[in-house]
Amino acid sequence: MTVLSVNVNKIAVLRNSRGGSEPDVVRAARACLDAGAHGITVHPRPDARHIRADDVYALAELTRERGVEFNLEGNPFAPPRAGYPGFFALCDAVRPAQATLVPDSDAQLTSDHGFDFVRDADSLRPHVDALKGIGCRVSLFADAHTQGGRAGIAHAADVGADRVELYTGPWAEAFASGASEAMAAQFAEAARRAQDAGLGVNAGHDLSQENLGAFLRAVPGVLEVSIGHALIGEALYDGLDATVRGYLALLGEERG
Ligand SMILES: CC(=O)[C@@H](O)[C@H](O)COP(=O)(O)O
Ligand SMILES: NCC(=O)COP(=O)(O)O
Repeated sequence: MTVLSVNVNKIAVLRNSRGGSEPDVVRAARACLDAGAHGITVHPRPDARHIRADDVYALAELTRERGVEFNLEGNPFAPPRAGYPGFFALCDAVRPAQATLVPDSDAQLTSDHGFDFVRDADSLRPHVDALKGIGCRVSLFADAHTQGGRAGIAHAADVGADRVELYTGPWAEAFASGASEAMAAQFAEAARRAQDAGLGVNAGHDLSQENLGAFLRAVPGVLEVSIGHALIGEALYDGLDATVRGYLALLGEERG
């Protein structure tokens, strides 16, 4: 079964645009869980452009109360700064079920590539070990759309990761252009290589109700999808409850 982890970054974008506390990130996350979402994801960025450390603590409490997965995403190499204690410190404080490491910088509008597991192995390993040492499952953001990404993906296992998260931005673009067949084969190959190396496979970035079904048909065995940008956008029209239920239906899970 593929589980749905809803990324609520975009609720915080809206809140921060005016200061104050509305819309309420925890209330939105609760609504997603009430609709049947299996977990909550956030990607607190060092520049605090959306999710802040206090959101992480509050969402950790909610997910603990509800007994669902909390997935915390971030760059383990980004140094702490005012308002951002660092990725490991956040994980140590809240002990998320899953820590997803993403190699991005402040200058990036959003995450747009995975690790190079061969080049980054020695620097990644101590971070993976430390996160596993505090009980987190560790997933590493990975490219499937490049030859190098597919060729190197099995090395995520050598680094000690439990899973990889396939960066699906290129899939979404290919799907929108109406020419996704070759891309589907590339993602299926990347997933197969990862699974053969003993890694679980997650997927995320720009997945939507439009492109998710085709992705899951093309790529067997995806354990988790984390979805935020499109889902929160769709919820503006249909509401969070109906939108989350729409995703669950695509995952083959009908809820009343
Ligand atoms: C790793 C990943 O693909 C998501 O976390 C994505 O980066 C969302 O982050 P933003 O909401 O900051 O774009
Ligand atoms: N890991 C991907 C994620 O959490 C959400 O990405 P997006 O749906 O906001 O692009």
